[in-house]
Amino acid sequence: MSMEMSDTKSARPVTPVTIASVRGLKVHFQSKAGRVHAVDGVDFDVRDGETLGLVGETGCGKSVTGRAFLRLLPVPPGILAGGSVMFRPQTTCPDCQGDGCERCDDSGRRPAPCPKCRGQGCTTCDQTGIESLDLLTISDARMRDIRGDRIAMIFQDPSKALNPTLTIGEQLGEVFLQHRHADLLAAAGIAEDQPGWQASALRRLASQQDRGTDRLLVKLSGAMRRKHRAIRQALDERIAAALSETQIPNPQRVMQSFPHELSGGMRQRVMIAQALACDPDLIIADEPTTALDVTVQARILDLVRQLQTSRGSSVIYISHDLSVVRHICDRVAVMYAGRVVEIGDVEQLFTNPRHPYTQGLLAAVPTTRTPRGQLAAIPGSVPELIDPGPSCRFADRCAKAHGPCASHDPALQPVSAGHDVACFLEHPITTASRARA
Ligand SMILES: Nc1ncnc2c1ncn2[C@@H]1O[C@H](COP(=O)(O)OP(=O)(O)OP(=O)(O)O)[C@@H](O)[C@H]1O
Ligand code: NI
Repeated sequence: MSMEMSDTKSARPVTPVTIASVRGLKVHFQSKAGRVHAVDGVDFDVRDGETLGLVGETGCGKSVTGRAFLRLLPVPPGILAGGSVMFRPQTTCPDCQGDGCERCDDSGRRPAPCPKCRGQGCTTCDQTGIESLDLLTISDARMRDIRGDRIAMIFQDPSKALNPTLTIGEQLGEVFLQHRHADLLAAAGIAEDQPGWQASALRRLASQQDRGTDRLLVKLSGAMRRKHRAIRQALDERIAAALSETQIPNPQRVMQSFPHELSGGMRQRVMIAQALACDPDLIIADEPTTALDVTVQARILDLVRQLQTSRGSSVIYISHDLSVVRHICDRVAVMYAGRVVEIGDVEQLFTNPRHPYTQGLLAAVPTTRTPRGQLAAIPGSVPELIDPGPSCRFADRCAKAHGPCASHDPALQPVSAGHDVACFLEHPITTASRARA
């Protein structure tokens, strides 16, 4: 697929290629009171290279949606109640080996070919020739390969993502040992197909010095010691490079530190370094700066944006903060009570919001009393998500609710190119929405 595009910007143009498609996603939670429909029929696409904002009031299902991509949900009480999350992994462009060429839009990457037909087109890939995986149904082993390698997550609270008992170097090293096995073996001059060099053996050899087992090291033969040093050096170089990329000063010292020895902002940078270490295709950032003070927040946001544009990765950015979303996102999906109610380009959505809920969100100016990280209030409260009935979920709070809103469930439909809204004011009731109700 070659596109004639004048590329004057340093950033790669956002192409309409979709890297992920969420369709009819439902995640419910079993509680004593009944089944909570936390995410209840969510649809959206993530385009290659874009930052998609996911906004909405607390409890509307943003985090659950983000976590579904990596199956990081507690099951039970969670139930994957339906839908799919299709993901198209990317691979180094075979034409330019990653340098950037016309065939890959200068990204250095192309969608991975369907493993069954090797790109020729078959029934498995719907004749597209492109590999497409349903993240909800692939094996656990495949998910482990993808997690941290092709899709990574950045959380609000780094202390939950970092292991307090390991040094920063040890935990970042683990990412490379897991996902860059072949690369490390090559650095140590060990042929990948040589028997006995499974991940566990490599890990043992790499970590020998870390555990302070100098006696053991003495027992290694000269050749093994050389291999150990080569692997250690390759690992340390990669760890230091990953830390430097997130502008961590003195990576050599930080590598030796434990998480508690670093400041909150520094821990957040380490978590970002860990998430980006393997150059993922998709980064899911769940309120990555809410816990930090404002100046640190701004710096971290700039950093994420900068790394995202230079690598051309796609980002799902979950946030309460509409001003940040407007600043860093290309498109925005507004969620309400487990559904996407409006999605569109960021300017379209901010200048011409069509759903009454989006209009309310934008009109509700935060006051000094609004706790940081929360949206200013819209009158009324989010409906009970236990066995919701067939109505628009916003109807009880909507000043414009009319006839069908109380008895029918509106579907997400286009109002203009690239701008979809689920509201009967925009789409008078149709057989399609009636069928869903
Ligand atoms: N582990 C869980 N057990 C039971 N219910 C849960 C669990 N996690 C989430 N939920 C339910 O899912 C709903 C959506 O939660 P989610 O964390 O996705 O909201 P959110 O939009 O990310 O909110 P916030 O902005 O506060 O982070 C919650 O209201 C809650 O009812
Ligand atoms: Ni959340």
